[in-house]
Amino acid sequence: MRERIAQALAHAHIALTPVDDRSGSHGLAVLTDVSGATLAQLRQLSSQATVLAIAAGPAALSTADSWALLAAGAADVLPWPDERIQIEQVTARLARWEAVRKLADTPKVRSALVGASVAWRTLVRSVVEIAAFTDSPVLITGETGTGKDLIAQAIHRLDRRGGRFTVLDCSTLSLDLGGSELFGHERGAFTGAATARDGALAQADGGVLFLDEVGELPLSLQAQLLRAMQEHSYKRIGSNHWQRTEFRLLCATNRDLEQEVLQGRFRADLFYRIAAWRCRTPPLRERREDVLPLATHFLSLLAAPAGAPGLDPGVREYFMTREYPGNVRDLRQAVTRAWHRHVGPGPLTIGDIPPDERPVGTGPAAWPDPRFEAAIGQAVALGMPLSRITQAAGELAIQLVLAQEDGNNQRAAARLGVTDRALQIRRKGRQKT
Ligand SMILES: Nc1ncnc2c1ncn2[C@@H]1O[C@H](COP(=O)(O)OP(=O)(O)OP(=O)(O)O)[C@@H](O)[C@H]1O
Repeated sequence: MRERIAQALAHAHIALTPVDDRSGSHGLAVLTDVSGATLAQLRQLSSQATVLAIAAGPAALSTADSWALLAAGAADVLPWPDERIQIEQVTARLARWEAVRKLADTPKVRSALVGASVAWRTLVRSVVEIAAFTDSPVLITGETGTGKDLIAQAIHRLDRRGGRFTVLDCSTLSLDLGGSELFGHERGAFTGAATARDGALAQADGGVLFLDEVGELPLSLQAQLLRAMQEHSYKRIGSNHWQRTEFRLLCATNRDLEQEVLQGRFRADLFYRIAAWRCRTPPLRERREDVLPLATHFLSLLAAPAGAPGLDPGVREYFMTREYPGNVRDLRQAVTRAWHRHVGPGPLTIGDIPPDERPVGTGPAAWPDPRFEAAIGQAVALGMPLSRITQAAGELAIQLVLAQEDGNNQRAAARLGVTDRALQIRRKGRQKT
């Protein structure tokens, strides 16, 4: 069955990627069962490539199995029960994924949205797809300093209509003048309205309107904004004339808007309107792997046009283990402070960390962190032997570094402090088991 499918795909110049080959940007996995082992393999492959799972076999794939394949990381699942191969189904999906991958790899995306973690890269791919292939509103949620603003700017850069980017920070809107900021006003509409003025809705016409901190939008303005979105027209304050406007709406908030809706502080109808697509920027603590690439990125901005200094091992460990309640903004500020204290050639050293930010005491570094201890505790409680625990921890480290290094064995080996050959042997051994 697998060979027949491979032949049919080869006819359309599509190479079938074995489930255990993690080198390509796309994977086509042909599955004949949905066992635990298959799902584990799929999980590995999809951390590196976009995987289309083709479920071949005489028995129809159950919906539950399809969900399980998606949960294991497959980007899509095509059941292929009766050997009638619809190549177009495969080619259409691959073409879209390739287009998304290319866009996500363009300098305008890569250099602005820095991050190597799987969570961040998955987010960037989905943002690129929503931005470039739809015109729908997007709600960006996430803690403060996680990059919501940057994501909004990236969506604007990828937006098909290419109009201007109009930003309105809803936390600065007063009850009295907020309406004028959004809709504009006529001369003499209220005390102090000496001249007529356009609002954000007029400025955004033909482009993108970004409402930052949308959770702060006063209820009275929420109703008016909803009407403007539904009818694509609005009235300036003090005017009887409707004006048309067409824009793409992006909103960001660090509030839980669904909770706000339940508590009656945000209109449900507006919420569903602005949240046609949703994306969440993960906090930095959920993607520690991004800390050093981000720190290096900020250093290169600070040091430009001269090259950025490196980070010596002590500083790397300091940045990796530090807490970041303000997320990436916090990291950026910490890097900036260390950079300002740094003098002369050579890498940043721990002496560059301001005294009041240094870890208290000289004890061992704060690794392993408590979550690691909890995971090991769970493995021990499940009765796993030491060999299995050690192997799993090593496998995970290899998997993470390979994903960050785009599958490059040499770079991954250097980062893990092993030889190229040793890593290759270990990967081969894993593929056989
Ligand atoms: N992935 C990233 N790559 C490069 N810089 C980033 C990234 N994420 C965040 N930053 C930087 O961190 C800072 C905070 O980002 P941003 O303003 O986009 O966060 P935010 O989620 O909108 O914050 P807030 O909710 O407080 O408005 C900015 O200086 C931004 O350039």
